[in-house]
Amino acid sequence: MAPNITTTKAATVTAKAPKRAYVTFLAGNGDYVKGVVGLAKGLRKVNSKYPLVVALLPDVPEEHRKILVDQGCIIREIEPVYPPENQTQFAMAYYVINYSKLRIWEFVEYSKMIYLDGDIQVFDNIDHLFDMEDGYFYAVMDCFCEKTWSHTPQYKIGYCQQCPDKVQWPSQLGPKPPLYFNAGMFVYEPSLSTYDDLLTTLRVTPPTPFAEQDYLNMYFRDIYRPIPPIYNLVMAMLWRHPENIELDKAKVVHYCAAGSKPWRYTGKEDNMDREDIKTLVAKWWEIYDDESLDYNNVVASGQAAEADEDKQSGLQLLLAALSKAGGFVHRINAPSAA
Ligand SMILES: O=c1ccn([C@@H]2O[C@H](COP(=O)(O)OP(=O)(O)O)[C@@H](O)[C@H]2O)c(=O)[nH]1
Ligand SMILES: OC[C@H]1O[C@H](O[C@@H]2[C@@H](O)[C@H](O)[C@@H](O)[C@H](O)[C@@H]2O)[C@H](O)[C@@H](O)[C@H]1O
Ligand SMILES: [Mn+2]
Repeated sequence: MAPNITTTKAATVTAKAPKRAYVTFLAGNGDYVKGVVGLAKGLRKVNSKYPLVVALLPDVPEEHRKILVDQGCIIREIEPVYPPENQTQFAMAYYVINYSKLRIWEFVEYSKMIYLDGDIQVFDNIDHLFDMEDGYFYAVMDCFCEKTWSHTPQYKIGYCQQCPDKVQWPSQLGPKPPLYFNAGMFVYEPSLSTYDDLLTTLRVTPPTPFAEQDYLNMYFRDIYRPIPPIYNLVMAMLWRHPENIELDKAKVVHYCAAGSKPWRYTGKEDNMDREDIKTLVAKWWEIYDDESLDYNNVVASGQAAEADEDKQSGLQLLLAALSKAGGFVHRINAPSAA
């Protein structure tokens, strides 16, 4: 008896590629929306393959949300996150809203995301960072030399992780501080368990001057992996540690120094009259003002190119059909016999 062979159609399971995206954070009805528009256009200019998600607080007005959607952003409203009751003097009073960044760990429809502050611009493609080994938290080391750090022991003794041999860390102050990253840019993996633990742990963690940046450094200390400063040029590095950076190689620039936000730039604050700062601010505006980078124009030009392609291929098809029909096209093409 023939074996009873049942053939089943091979189930063509197309494993969905893990989704990746850039993500930024927007709060308030002020001018940071310009930063996010600039970032969206910058990522488009470097032909990033991944979308930009904007995690925004309820206080972001409808008009700003429309601007971002019109620029191709995916907007996700999040609820604010507040630290426990405290008397902390944050380095900047508004830093308290930055704890809301923690909501991005809840975006588990994405397997990996790159967080970028709204005051960051991407001048070269950094999509390759998504391919770094999973299970770690990647970010660029910060600098402790600005007066925003004047509350810290390292500032008081002139110690900075960017030049650890310049001033030795004194043993009487206990162990050297662990490597500390700037939280304006990082590569991370959304996870509900991490998200729940972040918020639970926050409730019992006394806030500190650099708010969520301090908190994230404490929380991810064991899996933090430093990446080169070309991926987050913290502006103060230009005058504090020029030996550690190569400005022309910077792929990501972080306009975090006081007075350096391009959309508010006056050039009056300390260091803001430097030629390199003026150049970086101009480079930001060049992208922001470039209408060819507006999402609607890019889509329109893409559609036009597609239509043109369709027209070309349609013409080819027609000519092929005609030539098959008996060289008719040759008669059209052949010069009339004298
Ligand atoms: O009024 C504000 C302040 C901050 N932010 C967001 O929070 C991030 C962190 O704040 P900021 O970049 O000013 O901190 P810095 O890097 O300058 O210390 C910004 O980049 C924005 O994405 C915002 O949307 N509105
Ligand atoms: O809420 C705390 C913020 O702390 C960080 O900014 C600081 C830090 O870089 C200092 O080192 C600089 O001296 C300072 O200028 C700058 O503002 C992050 O960029 C920002 O995203 C956010 O986490
Ligand atoms: Mn910033």
